[in-house]
Amino acid sequence: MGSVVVKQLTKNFSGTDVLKNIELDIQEGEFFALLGPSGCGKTTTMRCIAGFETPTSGEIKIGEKIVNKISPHQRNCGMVFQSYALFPHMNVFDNIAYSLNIKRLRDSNMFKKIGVYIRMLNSKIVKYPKDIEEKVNSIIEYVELQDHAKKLTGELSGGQQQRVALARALVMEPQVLLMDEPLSNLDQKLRHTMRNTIRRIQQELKITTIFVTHDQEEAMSMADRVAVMSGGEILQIGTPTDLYSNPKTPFIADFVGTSNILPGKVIKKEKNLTYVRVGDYEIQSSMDTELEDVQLVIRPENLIVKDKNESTRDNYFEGTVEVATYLGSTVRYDIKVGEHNLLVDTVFESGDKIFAKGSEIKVIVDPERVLLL
Ligand SMILES: Nc1ncnc2c1ncn2[C@@H]1O[C@H](COP(=O)(O)OP(=O)(O)OP(=O)(O)O)[C@@H](O)[C@H]1O
Repeated sequence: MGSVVVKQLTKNFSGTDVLKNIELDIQEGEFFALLGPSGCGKTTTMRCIAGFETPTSGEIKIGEKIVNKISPHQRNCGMVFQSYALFPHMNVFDNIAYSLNIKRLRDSNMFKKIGVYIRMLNSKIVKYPKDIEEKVNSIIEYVELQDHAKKLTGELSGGQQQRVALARALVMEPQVLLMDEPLSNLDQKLRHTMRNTIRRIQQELKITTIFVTHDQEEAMSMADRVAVMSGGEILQIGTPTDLYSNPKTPFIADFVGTSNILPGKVIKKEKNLTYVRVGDYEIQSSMDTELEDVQLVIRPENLIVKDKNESTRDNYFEGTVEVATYLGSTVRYDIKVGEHNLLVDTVFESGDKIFAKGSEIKVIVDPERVLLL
């Protein structure tokens, strides 16, 4: 297994900088996600690491080796793509064995090469060397495809095909596993199952994994650390909990989970509190800031809804319920507050009151839970 260190990586396509000074320091055995909207440069970063794209500048190190001048197959990265990229005319076993056979061909002397060629050309009657056969069979069991080994890949479900692709990458014992949106072609239920399968395998094998996705839930639920990208740059790297509770910018707060983001102006600071004017309201935050114009960022679960006539201390908005959605254990409110809308998630227990559409309410804000960005 190898660590992956990327220093000052840039990539320019036809005069446009699509990667700008990317810095990554991925630990051995880590599950690392590159998360960002379409076109932000995730795939290009991964392709530079794999060697399919030449960086315009910068350094890429896998393990102890700087790999900039090393060809893709010598970098020993396993790749899994959204499109599976399997050979449709080969069965599951042959798909998985193929790269091992190619490697054997590369590594072997001329006499053995001819033998491997013949085996490959006659793939229907192929008899693999014993060690390859054993290795492929054990990985087939590992991804639970033993009942499908002789099937053509077209006869498999999307999830099964993706497990073939995963097995094909793993059988090569790569230093690093690179996965580019591997779950995007699967339906929601299968996606959840495959998330668990990939995470289990990654943890058991402790294989350094870089996982590209635009789906924040996927990144947050699977990765040890996540790099949020936008416009060819890395905006923030952190554990899922770091990113959720301490997003550095409103973009990240919005992209990672759901946030209420309201523009405000700092009016004073007193007793460790910052007072911010938001429309008709003065809201306190325990966060200090050097800025005057700020965005208040508040997660929906950090707001409390009360009846308008209930007495409360300062630090609340007044509003009208536009939508109340009962979700079993929670209720999500969409509340009109002046020209803004606030989302509030409240825990629901039997007997609790649900404020109906049109109810006039107070939305209580805890200063500790208000970020000023
Ligand atoms: N071979 C290429 N030639 C020119 N421009 C390219 C090439 N490959 C990618 N780009 C551009 O580089 C930018 C980043 O693309 P990239 O595929 O890395 O983004 P991404 O974040 O992976 O997006 P997606 O999630 O849609 O795959 C995009 O603007 C894209 O159009």
